[in-house]
Amino acid sequence: MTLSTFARIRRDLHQIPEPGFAEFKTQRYLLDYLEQLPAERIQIKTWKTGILVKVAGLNPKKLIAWRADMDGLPITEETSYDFRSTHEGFMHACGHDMHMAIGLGILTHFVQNPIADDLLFVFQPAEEGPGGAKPLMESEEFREWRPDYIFALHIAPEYPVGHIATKPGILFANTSELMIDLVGKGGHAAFPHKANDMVVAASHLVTQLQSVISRNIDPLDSAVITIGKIEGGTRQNIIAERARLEGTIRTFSMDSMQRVKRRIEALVKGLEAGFECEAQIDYGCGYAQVYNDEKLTLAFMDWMREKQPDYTLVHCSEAMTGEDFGFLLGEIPGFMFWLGADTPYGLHHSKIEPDEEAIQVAIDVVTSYFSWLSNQKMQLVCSE
Ligand SMILES: CC(=O)N[C@@H](CCC[C@H](N)C(=O)O)C(=O)O
Repeated sequence: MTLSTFARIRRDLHQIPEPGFAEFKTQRYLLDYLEQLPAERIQIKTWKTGILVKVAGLNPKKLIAWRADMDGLPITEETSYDFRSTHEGFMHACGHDMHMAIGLGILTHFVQNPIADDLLFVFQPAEEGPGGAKPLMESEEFREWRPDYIFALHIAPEYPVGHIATKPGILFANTSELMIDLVGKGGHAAFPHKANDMVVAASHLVTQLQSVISRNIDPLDSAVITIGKIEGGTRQNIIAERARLEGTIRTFSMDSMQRVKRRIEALVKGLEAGFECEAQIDYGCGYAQVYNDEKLTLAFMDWMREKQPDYTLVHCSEAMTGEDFGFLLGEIPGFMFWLGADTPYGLHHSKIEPDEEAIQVAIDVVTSYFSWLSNQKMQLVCSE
């Protein structure tokens, strides 16, 4: 089977995953592609390591945007691919290589087959952190081309190819990173009474943190605290003077987010007293919930059922994933959906191998949807 242009592009991008705001090779790759398209229909602007591309419509009344994220994750790849990451310790394990290839596919379609409205394609850096969407929205580059509507997708390992899942209202959670540094007193492993051991303190804290959700959040609400990384100590026979926990908090309301943070702060204060140490909390970056415009999403879901019988529309539940696309949806009507990519390993797993057939599904659905949307009276399909 021959590889489609956009699957090939995805494979090229897969080999060069880069951290947020350091997507230099990725940006260059995308620009090289864009610069070989007919220049008369497109305008290109760069913003940091991101790119904005406007595709001219034939009789524009509105500006409809599509957003794709660009960054990779600090994961050592363990796929069976022969096009594995060439960047040691980095991997596109969240599908952003797929997202960018799909973005280019949709864009290319509309360069060749313009519709009435102008389209904006946003290749956005740093979704995994520290978050590119918010500073992008504040940038002059974006403000000059501020779209009327904005849309995006995320690959979903658990759905078969050809499935599209979404819902009106909240789709993804509010997030906050969570970093806790502990400083005690180091010493010889044989004399624990002369030291304050931060490996023991950190271990207690990890366990205590897990009680916050179960004991302080209404069981009918949902929240998550995950500690994804612990660092501490220097050697097996030295008591650790320092330890650091790194994690994330997820909630469906800002009230719960505040409550979780207050409880974490109380537990950390208790830890300081109990383990005679100093602790510092840093909440890093936080993202707004992804809230899909209700009317637009319902209209899309009806359109999918009626006009895309070859694909399966799933009305899904909300998830505890986070996305800085939430900031864009906070100000601009639109929605996000899950794109089935059928792989046994989940997002952020070193063995994830999304099915590349999903790329063409997304290009087909989004190009048809944008063509349809461009012909609608927007007040009919968009919430106030
Ligand atoms: C879709 C996805 O996986 N997004 C990330 C967003 C991360 C936000 C931030 N770095 C945090 O960990 O809170 C996710 O982990 O859900």
